Amino acid sequence: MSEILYERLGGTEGITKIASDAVDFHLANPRIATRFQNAKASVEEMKHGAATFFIVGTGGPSVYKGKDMMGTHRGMNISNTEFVEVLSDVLEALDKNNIGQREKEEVLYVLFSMKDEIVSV
Ligand code: HEM
Repeated sequence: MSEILYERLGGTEGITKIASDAVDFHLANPRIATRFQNAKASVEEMKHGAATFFIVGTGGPSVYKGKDMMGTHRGMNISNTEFVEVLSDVLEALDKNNIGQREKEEVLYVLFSMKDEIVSV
């Protein structure tokens, strides 16, 4: 099996599906839904931003054209609780797409490592 996480998540097609599901879970999650309902970007734009960011972050082609994480989330006053909710939704999206345990752990580790660029920035 490939060592590259991007490939183990199903490449661009698989990751696009996972990112789309994760955004859908955010929109259905009462603890964070309003954040995404009130966003400047449309749902489609957020799904595209999430997918392309995920593709680059897991070792795929450099397709992400958005802002860096601190620039994106600065001034939003995001709490620790909201951060955990986003990670939980991603985990649910990984489960929905039948991603294995090892890959889930790797994704969560990468996301968790970005906490200081997102919470209270
Ligand atoms: C590790 C965790 C997170 C990652 C990797 C992440 C990643 C991203 C990315 C890639 C974008 C799109 C930026 C662009 O296309 O320019 C984005 C936008 C956004 N994120 Fe996050 N995010 C995380 C956590 C959170 C949390 C905890 C919240 C709040 C509950 C949040 C709220 C938002 C909102 C509201 C937008 C849309 C901004 C707008 O267009 O108005 N994010 N995020």
